Amino acid sequence: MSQNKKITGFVAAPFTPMFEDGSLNLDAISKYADKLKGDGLAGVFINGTTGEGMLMSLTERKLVAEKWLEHQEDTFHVIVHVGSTSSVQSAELAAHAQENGAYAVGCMGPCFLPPSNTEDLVRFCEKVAQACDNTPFYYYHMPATSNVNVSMVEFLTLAQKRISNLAGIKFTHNNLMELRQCIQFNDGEFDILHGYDEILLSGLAMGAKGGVGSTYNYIPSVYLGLKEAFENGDIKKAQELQDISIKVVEVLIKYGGGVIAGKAIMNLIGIECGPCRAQLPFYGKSELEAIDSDLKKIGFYDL
Ligand SMILES: CC(=O)N[C@H](C=O)[C@@H](O)[C@H](O)[C@H](O)CO
Ligand SMILES: CC(=O)C(=O)O
Repeated sequence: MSQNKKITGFVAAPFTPMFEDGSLNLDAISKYADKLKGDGLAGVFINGTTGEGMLMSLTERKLVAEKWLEHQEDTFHVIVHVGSTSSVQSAELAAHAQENGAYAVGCMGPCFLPPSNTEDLVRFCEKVAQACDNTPFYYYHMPATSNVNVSMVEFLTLAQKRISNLAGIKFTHNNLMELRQCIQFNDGEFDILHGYDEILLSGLAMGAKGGVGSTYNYIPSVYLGLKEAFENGDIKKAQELQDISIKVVEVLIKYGGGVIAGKAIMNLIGIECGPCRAQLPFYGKSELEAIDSDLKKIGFYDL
């Protein structure tokens, strides 16, 4: 058994900048990358849920990946999410990510005709992971969005024998017993990244060392402070910082969730991200003003 390389710290799941007409604004990525590096983040998980990866064409996903990969550094990893409904498409994206030097590939289970058992899910992932066999592969577990509801302990048990580049799981679920089981699996062989930002403290208590999330895009200092307080044994301070994150997530929930409201927040803080893809609501001036006002009430701009 070998230990996989592990990510410590926080990886943001970036929004994909778009113009008003819905086309990609690739040039906005450079400033965005500089901001996240300056924030002390460990990297980015691109083209995921937050990045609207599954709402883009394969060509667009490759262009976004190439742009972010121009900004990759030893201390700033780019993980390319390649999940889709087709193992063929995902394999094509995985091969492209590897060719372009991605630190790792992430892949959600297929949300259309989702696999209902571990074997079927592993078969899907195997096809994708084989296309990037020299690159670490993370399974992206988010049953609330993917509708792929398979035990992650069973997944690791089967996948460890079949996916030689399996590095770990991005674990976006509130089953903390299962999170702990995955962290402890084979004496900690795999890198298990925490998902839901609003319960990060419980993930750290269960042994997670790193996390991937959407709110790291705009309140990174809250989480860096939370982790530091946790590591210093100052649980009260860590809880207070978690409460701030919860207040921000309450605003997200009120305005349509982490992708839609989050993209609006990026625009409010001066990182040009534009609107979401066509089927998601378009936020105009009045909605932005309402979000801005709610954020001011919770002291967001002083964080
Ligand atoms: C759907 C989604 O984007 N999930 C993210 C991570 O996996 C989280 O970062 C959430 O956006 C965040 O915890 C707010 O609920
Ligand atoms: C948060 C996350 O990891 C995603 O948007 O895919």
